[in-house]
Amino acid sequence: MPIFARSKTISIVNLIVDIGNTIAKVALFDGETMVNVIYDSNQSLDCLESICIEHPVEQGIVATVIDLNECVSERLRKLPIPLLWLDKDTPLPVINLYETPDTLGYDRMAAVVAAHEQFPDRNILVIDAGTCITYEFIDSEGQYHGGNISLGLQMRFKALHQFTGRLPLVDPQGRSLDLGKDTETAIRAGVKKGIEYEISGYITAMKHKYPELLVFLTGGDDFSFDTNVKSVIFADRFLVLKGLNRILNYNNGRI
Ligand SMILES: Nc1ncnc2c1ncn2[C@@H]1O[C@H](COP(=O)(O)OP(=O)(O)O)[C@@H](O)[C@H]1O
Ligand SMILES: CC(C)(COP(=O)(O)O)[C@@H](O)C(=O)NCCC(=O)O
Ligand SMILES: [K+]
Repeated sequence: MPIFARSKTISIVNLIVDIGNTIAKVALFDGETMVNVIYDSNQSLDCLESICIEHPVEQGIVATVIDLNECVSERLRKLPIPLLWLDKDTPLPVINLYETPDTLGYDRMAAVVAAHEQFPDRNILVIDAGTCITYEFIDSEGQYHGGNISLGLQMRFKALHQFTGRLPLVDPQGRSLDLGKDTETAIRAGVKKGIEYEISGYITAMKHKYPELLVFLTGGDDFSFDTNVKSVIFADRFLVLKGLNRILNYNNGRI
């Protein structure tokens, strides 16, 4: 049973549902302010009913990057509030230049919407480190150009184990070196340093092209960086949720 953080009496308006490949995030927003977030299974989403009983939710938005099973679909359908299903036809507060809007993962769009709302006149790189690591670029005119999709942290450990004969499945936590000294540290360094250098490489290359570039880092996985990269990063774990909330408010009255 999910635990709700007790807070001051609030006039909850928005339910935000972000269904990723690993986990679902369900948040409550009072206007622009996130007042609660719950991590739930993307196969059951059993927190939904209690949320709408415990809080005066008036409307919601759903973004999913997976096909929903019948249980989750039914739970969403049964909610006593109007739901905006984010897809290629949803009006957005930015310009979508992605050439295949029908295959775009709208978690990626939500992340850049939130970053652009905070810094509307800047060129921004958004890095979302979750199941996959995605790199999104939105320019100072509010045009989302797209970006790149790479393997996430867990995916890299699983791939090294699954697609080789003898490599073990290594845990991200544990002895971490720059250069491995045994099988476990070799794999852990290969994955974690590989991600760090990949991210640093993107930032260096993009900043060369856009000297005033801003960088956001979001997603469920945390990374340690060397200082010269860390200094230019805004870390915001809830960027996608904030972007979904912005898109929902942008569509007020149209749901
Ligand atoms: N409660 C959690 N359950 C599952 N994974 C988690 C959790 N908290 C952090 N993580 C880490 O976050 C990653 C998922 O990040 P997130 O961006 O939330 O997922 P998604 O890709 O499903 O949107 C996982 O790879 C895992 O390493
Ligand atoms: C790239 C993603 C898998 C990232 O999903 P996540 O890591 O958040 O689970 C998702 O955005 C997706 O399924 N995208 C579809 C392909 C595209 O965006 O072009
Ligand atoms: K995500």
